[in-house]
Amino acid sequence: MEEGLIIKGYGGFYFVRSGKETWRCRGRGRLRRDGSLLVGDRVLFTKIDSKEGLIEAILPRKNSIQRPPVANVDQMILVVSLAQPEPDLKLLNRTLVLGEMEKLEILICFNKVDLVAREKAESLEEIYRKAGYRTLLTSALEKIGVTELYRSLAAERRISVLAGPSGAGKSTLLNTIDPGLSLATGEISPKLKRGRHTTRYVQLLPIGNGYVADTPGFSNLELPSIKRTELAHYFPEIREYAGKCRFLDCLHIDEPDCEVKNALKRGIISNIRYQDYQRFLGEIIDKERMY
Ligand SMILES: Nc1nc2c(ncn2[C@@H]2O[C@H](COP(=O)(O)OP(=O)(O)OP(=O)(O)O)[C@@H](O)[C@H]2O)c(=O)[nH]1
Ligand SMILES: [Zn+2]
Repeated sequence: MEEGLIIKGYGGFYFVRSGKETWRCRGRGRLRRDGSLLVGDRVLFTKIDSKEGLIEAILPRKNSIQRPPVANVDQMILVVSLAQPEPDLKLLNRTLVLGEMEKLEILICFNKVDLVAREKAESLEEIYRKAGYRTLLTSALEKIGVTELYRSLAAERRISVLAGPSGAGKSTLLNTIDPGLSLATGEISPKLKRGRHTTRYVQLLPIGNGYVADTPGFSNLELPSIKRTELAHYFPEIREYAGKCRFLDCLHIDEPDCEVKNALKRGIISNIRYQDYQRFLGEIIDKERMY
């Protein structure tokens, strides 16, 4: 048996990559069942001939995410455009919470840096750097920051998911990194004010020695049900101070001797991030009341 990686699922077939070649496979037995195999799964398969094969077993999964459905994800790269469309920080902060919950490494890519003043780009980047995230300023058009992006995608066996709003430039960035991919990119439709995404199924694209899934853009996300005291864990900069508050169950709203509020007052925690922490906390509390 050979070891391989499922890079695409389509029409009941799974496309398994091993070395530099790909086999079109079916799952054996219960692996035939819909949903038992995911893109990103590492599998053992037998070759029937030079093109077809049969998947015999899945190797243990490190994790799996739902949107897009991919297993063994190492890294989430969030692409946000600095203009056209304007950055939606609420959506970014929300997506970051989800990435934190999945324990993914996160890289935030502020794209279209060619469209804005350097200071605007850098002040936004600063907010997220201070929060503890790796960030990158890029322009797919002027090829700024793309070498760094390539490096972070190309590491051996690394699986990355490229996420972010429609029109942020995800496909254009990937095409700039590897013109051979020729992914369809959408001009922003003036009527819908958003880009078009023509990819209909998830697939992993090889970049250097790693793989990346380009995913359709999204415009809203619901936070999964978590306890109100848990939310702070998913804001790295709040998590850092939360343990030092007077009360163990401090929600960092108006409790006395709250170290999070102190860090906010001293400007260590940014207002933009804290306001969204408050907003999400409100949503979680509203949800709890519904049950
Ligand atoms: N000025 C400028 N325009 C860019 C840049 N990157 C992408 N664009 C443009 O932004 C538009 C949307 O780019 P896409 O790559 O299709 O965006 P996407 O994130 O893949 O969007 P969806 O497929 O809808 O999720 C296209 O018209 C691109 O030419 C950039 O760095 N600078
Ligand atoms: Zn507190």
